[in-house]
Amino acid sequence: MPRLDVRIKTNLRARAVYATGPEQREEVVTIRELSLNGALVDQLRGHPDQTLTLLTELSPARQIRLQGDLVRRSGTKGSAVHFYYSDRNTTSALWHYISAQLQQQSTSHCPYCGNEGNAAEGQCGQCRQSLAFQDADYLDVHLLETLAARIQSRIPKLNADHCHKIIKYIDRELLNLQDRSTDQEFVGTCPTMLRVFSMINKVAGTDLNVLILGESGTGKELTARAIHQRSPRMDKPFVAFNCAAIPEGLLEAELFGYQRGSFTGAVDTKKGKFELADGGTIFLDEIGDLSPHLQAKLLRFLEDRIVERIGSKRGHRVDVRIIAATNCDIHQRLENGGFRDDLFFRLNAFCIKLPPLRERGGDKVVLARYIFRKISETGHFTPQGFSEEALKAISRHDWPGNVRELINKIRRAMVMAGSDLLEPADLELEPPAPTVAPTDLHRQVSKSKKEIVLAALEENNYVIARTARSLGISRPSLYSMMKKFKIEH
Ligand SMILES: Nc1ncnc2c1ncn2[C@@H]1O[C@H](COP(=O)(O)OP(=O)(O)OP(=O)(O)O)[C@@H](O)[C@H]1O
Repeated sequence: MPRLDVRIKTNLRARAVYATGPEQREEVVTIRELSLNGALVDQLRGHPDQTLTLLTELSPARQIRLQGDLVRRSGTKGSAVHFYYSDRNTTSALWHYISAQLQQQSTSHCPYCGNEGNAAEGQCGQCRQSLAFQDADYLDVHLLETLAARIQSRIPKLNADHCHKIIKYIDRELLNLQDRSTDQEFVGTCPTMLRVFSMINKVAGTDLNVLILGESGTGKELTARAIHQRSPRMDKPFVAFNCAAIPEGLLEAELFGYQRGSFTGAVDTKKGKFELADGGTIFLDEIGDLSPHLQAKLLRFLEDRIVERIGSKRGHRVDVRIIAATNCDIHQRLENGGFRDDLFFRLNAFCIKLPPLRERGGDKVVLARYIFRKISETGHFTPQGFSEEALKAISRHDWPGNVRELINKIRRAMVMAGSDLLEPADLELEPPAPTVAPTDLHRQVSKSKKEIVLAALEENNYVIARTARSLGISRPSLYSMMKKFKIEH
């Protein structure tokens, strides 16, 4: 690992663009000394005649902009300036360029003791100073090692406004930190979830409609909230609406609102969900279940953004971002005409696909531990953790109800278990399947989701709420599974 206190004498010249106030200045500078402690401490003097323009070698986006980061040091010879580069690309590009230049300059003499040495060897043969400053990961490692100290040193200079901005930045940029309004964290460490986090971060700042696909309980609503909370609409309402949870006849009134007296029972004028979400985001869950009539109405709304309450002759313009989600096979619905192409294209401006929990590898255990900790915080429970066997069972299980099923199983186990560690039986997880004869294996393999749902329904006397709870899924999800598997209620 390169030492952090390395200093190198140099005569590199660079053109620096910086600003001390609203005005931006450009200056040709001579870098007299490079201090490899993360910041470049440069002795600056103009030598326009010998300009070695670093900047022209870099793309415009990477040009060194030191706005606001420039600190002038008084009392030193000439004008000495600390350069702090907060932008990683700029720093790395600059770093590699300078490293290459220095290597060329110092292949015969050590910059510390002046003796013959070779910088490319990584260490001076005489004074043993580390010269491996060109390590590709130097800056990243150094930044990580010194981040806490850098923040610490700046804390006394922060005021409430700075703190507010920093917290806002952290909330927006780092998904796995605490979610302010719901006190929920979005947990995920597997590559697919990291990709999802990155997509959320990218799309949040835009105003694109988003379509979220994923099985029930995979975190579609959590994703929609995460997008909203990182978007410029974050301080405006987030309205979640499940299109499958409300009888068809009431859906239109719920979404678009109604005028007093427009139908029997409309004793008061009521705003619909779109109006309630004005300025913010509306999350339309189970969008695949919308009737053709409502699909047409939603499409019209997407085109002109005008909401017309039932019974009203006047429309209101509404500014709302739409995030839709479904757990059905929307492409199949498109093929068989169950969902309109034109509406799909409107909603699908940006698509995020959430992987089922069974495909998230080590995240099953990471999530289990997180959920355990969260539930532990809500009261006093006997179990203090999971047994090794329980963790293995969690990893092995397929989790058809995804994260919701995991939450329900852990919550139930924590209430019921009497010992210190949760065992597979407490979680109602089957022990590993014994080595089975081929016929048994065949039976195991063909044990489909449909059979699991049927068994749960029978066990719970076809009481939907109870069956959904036992499967760890929502009622609408159970209904849509029953529809999909053609199971009569
Ligand atoms: N990655 C995650 N980290 C932490 N909690 C999660 C995660 N994914 C889901 N959850 C939690 O699991 C539960 C179900 O998530 P959510 O309601 O977002 O799923 P969904 O896909 O919208 O389900 P449905 O389709 O059944 O409505 C919620 O309590 C949510 O907070």
